[in-house]
Amino acid sequence: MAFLDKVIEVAKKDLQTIVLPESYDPRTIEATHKVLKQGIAKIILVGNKEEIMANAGSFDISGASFIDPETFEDMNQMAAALADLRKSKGMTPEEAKGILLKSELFFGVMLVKMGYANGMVAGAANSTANVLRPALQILKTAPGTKLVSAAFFMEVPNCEYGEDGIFIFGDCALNPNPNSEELAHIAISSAATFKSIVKAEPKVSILSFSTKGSANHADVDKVVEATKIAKELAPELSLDGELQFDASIIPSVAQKKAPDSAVAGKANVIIFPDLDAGNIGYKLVQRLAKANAYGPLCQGLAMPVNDLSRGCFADDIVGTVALTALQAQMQK
Ligand SMILES: CC(C)(COP(=O)(O)OP(=O)(O)OC[C@H]1O[C@@H](n2cnc3c(N)ncnc32)[C@H](O)[C@@H]1OP(=O)(O)O)[C@@H](O)C(=O)NCCC(=O)NCCS
Ligand SMILES: CC(=O)OP(=O)(O)O
Repeated sequence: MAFLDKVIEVAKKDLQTIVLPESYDPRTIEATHKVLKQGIAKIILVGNKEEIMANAGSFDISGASFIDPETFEDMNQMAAALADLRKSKGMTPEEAKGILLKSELFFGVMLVKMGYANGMVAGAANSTANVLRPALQILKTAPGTKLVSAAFFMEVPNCEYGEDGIFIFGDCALNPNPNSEELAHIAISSAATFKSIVKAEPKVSILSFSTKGSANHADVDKVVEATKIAKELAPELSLDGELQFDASIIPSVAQKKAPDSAVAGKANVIIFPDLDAGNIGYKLVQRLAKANAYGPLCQGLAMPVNDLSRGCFADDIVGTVALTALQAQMQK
């Protein structure tokens, strides 16, 4: 069974409510139609019901719920709650109400925070920074987590590497220039995300342009140190670095470059040394290898909010909604 079919099967067993704030985006409407038709999740669309329905064309979204910030009966309560959450930054209830009326993203995250929805997916129309900022500010990190990071599930067609072509790539969306400690946390969170969704053993490779001392540079030192920290923090994990990408996934190259590594040649969790590498790397695989890229999924947030690429297709939104529903099920 394909990766997403398995995710959808689990999502259907305990329906979660996912808010999609970008109801003016045609791919979001198409995705809503598909999610409802397949029974993957309940959907809340943010905005005026008549306007949204009028723009839906042939897509049947009548099974969705609609919440319009302009007429939302609990707006004052929501504004007070947001102001309270941001009182250390000096936000007043009036300012909070203004933000909630202006930003569908802040409104959507508050619907999650207040329990109207179990998770949110956005980013088809808004930049990652704009989607993640309200989530970081309002929901904050999950207990026991220091750093939120963002990873993609990559489903590569006709690929014998990774977990039969399934990989997790992190961080591809959030932390621009992680230090060694942050990189170690990204690796550990990505392994946990992989295990919780794929139900297979994560084999984590922290990438570099060097394999086991083949090059000397401060950037390599950062990855070596990150590997050391991650091994100390999570000794039970199958994790190694610094490894080049070919040595990470291809057994014959691993045999030549890192014969003593238990991970080289078998990695299914791929950790990039910085966001340049991660964001460029996932888009290369998505566009040139025609891989499905689901996410970026946030790891370490207190409640599930996930981003999309503005270049996404409706089916990517469907996949990310299903994955968000699984995260919500697991957080119950
Ligand atoms: C996500 C991002 C906007 C956060 O930026 P920022 O400048 O730290 O934003 P803010 O200062 O408003 O931070 C918001 C809050 O989140 C917290 N935060 C920021 N990054 C965090 C992280 N990785 N983990 C946990 N908390 C984080 C901050 O501490 C802050 O908390 P506070 O407001 O309660 O004090 C920024 O890291 C970013 O732009 N990343 C790149 C996104 C991108 O363009 N990706 C490429 C395309 S996918
Ligand atoms: C994740 C990502 O790269 O998002 P966007 O393409 O919208 O910048």
